Amino acid sequence: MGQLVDGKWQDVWYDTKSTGGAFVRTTTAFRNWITADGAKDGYAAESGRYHLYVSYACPWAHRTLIFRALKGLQDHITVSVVHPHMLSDGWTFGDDFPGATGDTLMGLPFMRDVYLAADPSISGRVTVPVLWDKKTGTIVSNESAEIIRMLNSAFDGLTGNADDYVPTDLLPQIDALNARIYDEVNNGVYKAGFATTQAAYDKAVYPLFDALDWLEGILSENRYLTGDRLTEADWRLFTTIIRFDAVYHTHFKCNRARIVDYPNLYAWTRELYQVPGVAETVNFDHIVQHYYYSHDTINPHRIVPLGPVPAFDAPHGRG
Ligand SMILES: N[C@@H](CCC(=O)N[C@@H](CS)C(=O)NCC(=O)O)C(=O)O
Repeated sequence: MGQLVDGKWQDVWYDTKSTGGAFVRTTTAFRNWITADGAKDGYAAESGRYHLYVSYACPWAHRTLIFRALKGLQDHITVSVVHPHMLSDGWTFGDDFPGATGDTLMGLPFMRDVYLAADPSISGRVTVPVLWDKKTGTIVSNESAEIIRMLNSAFDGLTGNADDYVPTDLLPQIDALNARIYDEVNNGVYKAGFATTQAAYDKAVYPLFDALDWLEGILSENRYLTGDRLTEADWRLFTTIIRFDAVYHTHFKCNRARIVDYPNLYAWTRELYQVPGVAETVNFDHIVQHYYYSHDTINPHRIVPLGPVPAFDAPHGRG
C-alpha cells in the first residue's frame, strides 16, 4: 500500500491524522473520454484499442467489468487482473493466484508501472480501474464512474448493442440516487472501515444503515431503483452490496445488519447477479483474500474468517 510522489514509490498507509480519524478519498487524475468518433478528447471507440486494468476485489473496478459484459465488449476491450493481495508494492501483477492474469499487455511487474508508463513523474495513488489506450500509450481514465458512462454508449456503433443503462429521461433520478449511494454506501463502507476514531466511524456507519433502510424501502415497491428499468444506479449499488456480508460486515465493522436480513435488497442482489454475464465478473476468492489480507492496520494477522457467501444463485422471485 503506498503512492507515487514525483514518480517515486512511497509505502505509506492512508493519512487519517490530519482529518480527525476520517478516511478522505482522493480525486482521480486521468479524466478523458472515449466517444464514438473521438471528437471530444481524441479517443475514438475502436475494437482492440483499449485495455482495462482491474482487480476482481475492487468494487469500483467491478463496475467496469460489469459494463464490459453487459455491453458485449469482451471481444473489443482486453483485460488484465491484478493479484488480490495489495501490500507494500500496492497492486501487483503476480499471477500466482487463480484468476490473476499478470499484465497481459505490457508484462510489467506492478500496477504503479502502468501509471509511470503514462507519466514518469506522476504523483498520486495507484488505483484500479485503469482504462489504457494502446494507440497513444497512455491512460484514458482511472475514474470508474466515467468509464462506465463511456462503455454504456461509445461503442454502440461497433457492437450493435444499444442497451442503455443511463436513459436521458431517467438521468436526473440516476444522478440523485448515485450521489447519495456513493457517499453513504459505496464510500460509506470504506469511511466506516478505515476510520481511526470512534467519532469518524459513527459518522459513517449510521448514515450507511439509514441508507440501506431507505434502499430496502425503494426495492419493496419497485423492481429496480428507478422503477421498472434496470439502470446504472442499480449496478453502482450492486458492487458494494454483493461484497457486504462477505467483507464489509466483518472487516469494515458494518455490522448492524447483513444484506440477507433485508428481503428486498437481498432478492434484488440475486436478480442482478443472475443477469447473463454478471456472475462471471464476481470472484469471491479475490474479494475475501484482498480485504482480509491487504489491510494490515485493520487485520494485522491476516486471518481470513470463515464466513458464508450468500447463495446469490438461488431463485430471486422478482419480476
Ligand atoms: N475513484 C476511483 C477509486 C478507485 C479506488 O479507490 N480503487 C481502490 C481499490 S478498491 C484502489 O485501487 N486503491 C489503492 C490505493 O488507494 O492506493 C474509481 O472509482 O475509479
